[in-house]
Amino acid sequence: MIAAEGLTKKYGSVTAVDDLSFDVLPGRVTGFLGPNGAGKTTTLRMVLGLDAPTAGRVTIGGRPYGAHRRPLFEVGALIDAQAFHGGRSAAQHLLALAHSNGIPRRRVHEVLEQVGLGDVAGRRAGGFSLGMRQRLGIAAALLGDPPVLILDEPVNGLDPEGIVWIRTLLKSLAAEGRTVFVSSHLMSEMAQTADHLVVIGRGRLLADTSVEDFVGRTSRDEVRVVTPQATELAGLLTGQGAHVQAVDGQRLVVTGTDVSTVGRLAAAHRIVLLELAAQSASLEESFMELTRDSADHTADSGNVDGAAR
Ligand SMILES: Nc1ncnc2c1ncn2[C@@H]1O[C@H](COP(=O)(O)OP(=O)(O)OP(=O)(O)O)[C@@H](O)[C@H]1O
Repeated sequence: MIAAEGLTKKYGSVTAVDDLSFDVLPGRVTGFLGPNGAGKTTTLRMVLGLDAPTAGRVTIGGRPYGAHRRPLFEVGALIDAQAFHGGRSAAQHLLALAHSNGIPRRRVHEVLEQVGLGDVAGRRAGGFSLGMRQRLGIAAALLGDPPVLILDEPVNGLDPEGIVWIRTLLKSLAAEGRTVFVSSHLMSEMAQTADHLVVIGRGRLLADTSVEDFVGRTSRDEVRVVTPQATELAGLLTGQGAHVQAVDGQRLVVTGTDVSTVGRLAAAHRIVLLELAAQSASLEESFMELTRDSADHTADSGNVDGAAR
């Protein structure tokens, strides 16, 4: 398990990570989501002891990363897919890593097969495509057979087949009981891969929730209505607790109700409807709305209770 408590990182006047607390539990894939610049990489670097927090703490299996005697057996990480010597072959790169960490040689062959690089093991890694580099980085993360995996945007550079492959891999690693923490800025991708989500915006926690609840909580179903009696219908809907936004003289966008309720209410009051349609926000839209709210919130008041949403 990974546990962050009040984790904060400031770079001069920039607060990249702001009082972040969350737990990442074993046996499931946890997606770490946020728009570009939200502070994901900074957080992961602190989890891995690559950056020191300005305040707060983060532990893996109860200890800070640096306190683990054999970290590669505890935590596998992919942070920067370019972090290898380009002149070495894929196998040489992994052998060097295995050797310096007391990992048996046979693991090199095993992980290369596992990530689909078995056939190119002898090729110079410097000539690899971005997708192949990502696979090599994942192979390195798996080398010590660790119970905890931390991957920063592993989908970057992968083709559609690679994306399906990594999705399956992450799920199978979680099903084996491992802790899998994977960052992304794509809600749609995480919705298909993760069981749980930690969402941040501007370094602050916005949501710590199951994917199911996130979708249910944030998807805002709208009803669009066109009627010549817009004022009358708006009054009736508001009276029933719905939220009504008038777009123009005849058009309304209604939330907090559903299409059949609007239709029945209109019929009961002999209101003519020219159009009546349900429209649900896509997952990506819900995510953008959640993170946009955090930006507005920051601009408005500058306090930190965004996590309450
Ligand atoms: N070394 C640094 N010095 C100064 N500012 C930094 C440094 N590293 C990150 N930042 C700033 O901290 C904020 C968070 O950056 P971070 O890279 O963690 O975000 P991210 O969510 O990983 O975004 P991306 O998906 O674009 O990588 C940004 O405003 C960034 O400019």
